[in-house]
This record gives sequence, structure tokens and C-alpha cells, in this order.
Amino acid sequence: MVEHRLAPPSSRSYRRCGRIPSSPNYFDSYFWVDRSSRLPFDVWLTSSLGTIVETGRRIGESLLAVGSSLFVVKAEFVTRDFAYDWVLNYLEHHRVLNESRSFKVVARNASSRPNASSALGRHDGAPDPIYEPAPERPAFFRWRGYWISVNKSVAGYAHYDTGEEVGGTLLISIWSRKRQILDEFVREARQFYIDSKVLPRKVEREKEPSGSLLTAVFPQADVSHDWMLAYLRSTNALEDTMDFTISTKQSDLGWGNGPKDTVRYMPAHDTKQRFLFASPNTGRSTWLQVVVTPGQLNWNSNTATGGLITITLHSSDKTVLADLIDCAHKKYLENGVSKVAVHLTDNRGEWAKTITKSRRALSTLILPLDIKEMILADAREFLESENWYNQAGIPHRRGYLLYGEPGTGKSSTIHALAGELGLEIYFISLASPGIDDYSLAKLISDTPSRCILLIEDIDVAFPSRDDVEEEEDEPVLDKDGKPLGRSSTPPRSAVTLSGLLNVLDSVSSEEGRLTFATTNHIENLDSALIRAGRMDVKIQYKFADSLQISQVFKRFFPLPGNEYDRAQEGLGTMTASLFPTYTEAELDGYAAEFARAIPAETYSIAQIQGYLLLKKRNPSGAVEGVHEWLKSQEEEKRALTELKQKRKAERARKLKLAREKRDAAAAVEETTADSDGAGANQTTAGADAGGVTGPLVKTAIINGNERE
Ligand SMILES: Nc1ncnc2c1ncn2[C@@H]1O[C@H](COP(=O)(O)OP(=O)(O)OP(=O)(O)O)[C@@H](O)[C@H]1O
Repeated sequence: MVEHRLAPPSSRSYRRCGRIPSSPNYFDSYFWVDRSSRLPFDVWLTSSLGTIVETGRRIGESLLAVGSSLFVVKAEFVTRDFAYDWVLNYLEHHRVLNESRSFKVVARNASSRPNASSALGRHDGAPDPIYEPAPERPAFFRWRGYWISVNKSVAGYAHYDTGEEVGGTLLISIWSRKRQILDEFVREARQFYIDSKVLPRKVEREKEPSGSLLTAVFPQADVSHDWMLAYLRSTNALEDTMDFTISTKQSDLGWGNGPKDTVRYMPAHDTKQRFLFASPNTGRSTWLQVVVTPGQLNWNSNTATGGLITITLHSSDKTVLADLIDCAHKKYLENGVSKVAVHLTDNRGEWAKTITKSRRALSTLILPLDIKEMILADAREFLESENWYNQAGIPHRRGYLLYGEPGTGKSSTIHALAGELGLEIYFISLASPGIDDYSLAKLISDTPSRCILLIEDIDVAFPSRDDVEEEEDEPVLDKDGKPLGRSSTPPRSAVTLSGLLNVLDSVSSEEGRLTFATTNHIENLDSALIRAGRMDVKIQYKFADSLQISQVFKRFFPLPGNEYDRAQEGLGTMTASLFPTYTEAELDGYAAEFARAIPAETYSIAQIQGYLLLKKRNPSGAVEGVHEWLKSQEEEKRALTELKQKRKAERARKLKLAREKRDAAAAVEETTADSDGAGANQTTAGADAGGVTGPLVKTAIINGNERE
């Protein structure tokens, strides 16, 4: 009996005698013959042929596998890897994929895959169709005499967010025995990609499989953030951006095309923008991806802090990053030639914001003697003599104290000096919330070595002489011996004198920094603070003398036909009616008369400037009106003095009241202590009863008097 089955029968009376041809389970499908019976010829023939065919097929397969491993080089490329981008770009450019007969068609923005599409989208704004070969249909092409097959073995899919292809695999087979052909092909594709300047895909650093990227983060608190911002703004690096934030804020002026733009298009926050960085230093071009992350808005100070600029380089070469930072710094300095950068703090005690102010020429300052020249020469000499300081073992720092009446030009001098010396100003107000000894030390250690540290109104760290005097006049103490008056005055600054002295003396403040402090009340400053070594140069600013008054006057009125440049001030061309109608001699006369009318050393230049602003282009009117103005100033002064006296009297009255209350309380305490224990208990019980009934009665009246 003949039978075939998939597995050998359990009985030993069967024997195996050949395969069943073309069986899908040819390893297991055999003919099994009863040992006792003879094999019929037709079965013998079929089983022998089957064995021959199967053996031949297996040999052929093995030979093919050996052959393909010897004669074909295979390589797999996955999406989201740079090598995939190189090869795909190369294939698209050489229209290899267009030879295919089966496509996947997608519509994307023309800029995302320029080679794969017609340029329609660039003109009509509608997205372009992109033809991609369908998976599992290989495309063949010849490259340097070798046949190469391209197979999208695994189809990618469009990312729901970005529309970019993810998850796909590209299989390249090169019909050659030489392995290095693959290297050469990939190298050529890579070079082609670099040269063609195809917009690279957006990258997410942490998800990159290749990891061949460099990322640099520029935090807002660091000045390098400003460099980068200046670079991005000035080079129009992001002009091809597709995501925008629209702003009409004055602070975003830099993103506009012109200073008078009312609407500015800024690159959208937290989106990945790409631009080609062409280095003027090396001539190399590298793709960069930039993400601008805004900081958190602080409602108190109206400043945003904690913002970041993240730059990802499509390169692993650190010199490109160094080059970029260098270019950004240069651009920043270039932009700042006519500007002075002022760094401000937030109310958490960190450098938070930089504003730029137009540079002010020292010559526009009206100061007596050669004060301007003296400060400038002193500061220059200091900056140039770092080696000398080091050799002499003296800390390389210099402190300037500008003190005197308000509105006399102290701050203006420092700003003009910063412009002249090309230094940035780091501005600290000791009265700002969030500034205490700790944050002050941190702020100062976070400043660069060559800069101007400006501490305005340094006296706020200490009680004013007025406060002290009042307390000395009437030293009213509470029952614990604490002064009543002082506890009611809020602290003027959280910075202590010792904290301030420590900071000024700290090692970190020895690096060529110019410290400027201003005050209207030098008499309130501790002598330790203003001693040489901390404040090396002290300059007093007084109210304007006669010479200064006449100089301010002349600065306000241009001479006929003189270099009064209206265009520079953005005022347009001058109409004939606005031309000055006075001569130089007349102007001198007006100025002298004006200076005679104003009492010397009584008014600040800021005050005089305020008056002259009302009379611009009318010198004779300014002279005529000055007496009226002086009268109004006198009245204002008198009213102010009266108000001050009233306030002082009110404070004195309150202090007196507080003292009387305290005395009365002390008298009650004394009586209580003198009375016996029972009396004391009685008093307490009475007080308790009153304490409970009082509010209850009150509530009843408030809620309606029925219960009364
Ligand atoms: N000496 C001066 N020369 C030219 N302009 C001056 C001078 N003094 C004051 N001004 C003008 O007055 C205004 C106020 O000046 P500034 O802020 O420099 O005074 P300040 O002494 O720092 O005042 P404060 O002590 O109140 O801070 C500015 O617009 C400035 O142009």
C-alpha cells in the first residue's frame, strides 16, 4: 500500500521514499511506502523528479544569495537621518524616481522639497504636487557605469504636525563587487546636498538618530542673547520664514524694515526656522535652525525673563559655532556704534532686559571747567593700565561718585561717557524690589569685565538725614524700646551697607570695571562707602551758573544758515517761515540777557531746558517770558516747602499721639501690677466680659435692632 503523509507514521513498517514536488511544505512532505509492498513505477518516477527539482531550486537559491553578496552592495537609509536626505535629494535631482511607473503624490510647500516639484507654488501660492515612487517597486539607474536599484522598502507617512515624511526606509542596491562604490555614491550625494543648498528638514535634536548636530542655547540673561538677536535681525536671516508673530510694540522695532513701520513681522515663537549662515570669515555656508522662545512676562516690571534662542547647526564642526558667535558679536557692536546698551534687572534680581539708547556726544553736556575731559581722560587711562595695576598688586577697579543737585547732568555724563568709551552700562537701582545683598552680589558677578556698573541714587540704601533728624527730635520708643517712628517708615532698600561694601570690594569686581554711583545726598553716605579705593573720583554737580545758563540758551537756538540739521532729527526740510530771523550778535545778546535774568546756582539745567522747550525757535520770546517763569517757579517752590512743613508737622503730631498712648498704657499696667490678686482677677473677668459682649451688641445693631 502506498500513501504519503506530512509526518512519518509511527509504525516501523513504513519507509520514506522521496519528496512530493512543489509542495509548500517540501521539507516535511514525503512519500511513505509500506515496507512489505513494492514501489509502483509512476510513484518512483514522481518522487525522484521531485527530489531533483527541489534540490536544484535550493542550490540555485544559495548560489543567488552567494552571488548577490559577492556582486551586489546593499544599503538602507531611514527617514529623519541626514544620509536619507542626501540620497533622496540626489535621486530627486537626477530624476531617478521619476522613471518609476507607480507614484505616491503629495502636495507640500514648494520650499520643503524644491527638486521634487515644479515651481508652481512659488508663483501662485498654492502648494505643489510632489511625486514620490510608490513602495516596493524598485527604480533602476546607471551611476558611473554601475546599475543601482532604489527601493522604498518601507513607505513613510506624513507627520501630522509638520507634514514631513517620517518612518520610511530607502534601500539602495549597487551591482558591483566593490564595497567602496557605496561610499563614493553616498559621499557624492552628500556633497551634492551641501552644494545644492537645499533647505534642510527641521530637526528635533533629542530625536535625531544620527546625532551629528550641534546645538547652542543663548539664554536671555546673558549678553550673547543680545548678540544673536542683533545678528538675526540685521542679516534678515529669517526673512524666508513661514511662521510669524505680528507686533506693533515699540520694543520690537528691530524686526521692521524701517523705523517708521507700524507693523512688524517677527519669526513666530517656538517654531523652527532655518537659514543659511554664510560666514564672512571663512566663506563657508552652513544651515542653521533657530528657535526663539519668549520669556515669561513679569507684570510688575513689564519685562520678559527666561527667554532663549536655540541654534542647531547642521554640522558637527564646533568652529562653525565659534564663527557664528564671532559674527553675531561683531554685528552687535557694529549696530551699537551709534547706540549705548543699557542692561536692566528684573524684580528677581537678574539681568533681564537690554535697551539701547542713542549715543550722546560729550560735547552736548554743559559742565563747568574741564570736568568732561577730566573724567574721560581718567577712565581711558584706567582702562589702558590693566598691566600696571596687576604689577602693582592693586585691584583693577575704579569708582566714581557723581553727587549733587537733581537734573544737573550726572546720568547724562555717564551715558555720554559710555558711548565715548564703547562700554555697555549695567544699571542697578538699590531701591528695586528683589535687590538685596545676595542678589546684588550675584548681579555684579554676572557682569562682563569691561563695562560701566551704574548704581543710581546710592543713598537709598541708607536712611535719609531727614528721617534721622525727625527721630532724633522726638525719640519716641515703644514699650520694647524700639523707635516708633522708624518702624512706621518702610525700608528704602533691602541692601545693607556691609552688603554693598562687600560687593564693591569683591574679587569679581576687579576686572577693569568702572563703577559709577550717583546721589543727590552725599551727606547721607557712610564715610566707609566713599573712601578712596571704593570711590576714587568724586565730582560735585551744582545748579547752573551764568555761563552754563547762557550756553544752554544758545544750544536751543540755531544760528541763521548754520548747521542745524533738521533732516537728522527726522523733521524733514525746513520751511522758509521756520528759518531763524536773528543774527549771531542778536543771539549773544539774548543769551546774556537770559543768563542775567536767572539767578545763578539756583536752577538746574533740566529745569531751564524744560522752560526753553516751550519757547523753541523764539529766543526773544524766551527772554521776555523768563520773569514770568521765574515767578511761577518761586510759587511752586513755596507751595512745595509749605507742603513739606505740613507733612512734618503731621508726622510730629502722630508721634506725639503715639507717645501719649504709650504713656497711658504704661500707667494702666502700673496700676494693674499694684492692685491685689482678687482685684486683678476681677479686672480680667470684667475685661473678658466686655470683650465678648461688645462685638455681640454691635452685631445685633448691624443686623437689626429687634433683639435689642
Ligand atoms: N550739564 C548738563 N548739560 C546738558 N544737559 C543737561 C545737563 N544737566 C542736565 N541736563 C539735561 O537735563 C535732563 C536730566 O539730566 P540728568 O538725568 O543727567 O540729571 P541728573 O543729575 O542725573 O538728575 P538726577 O539726580 O535727578 O538723576 C537731561 O535731559 C539732560 O539732557
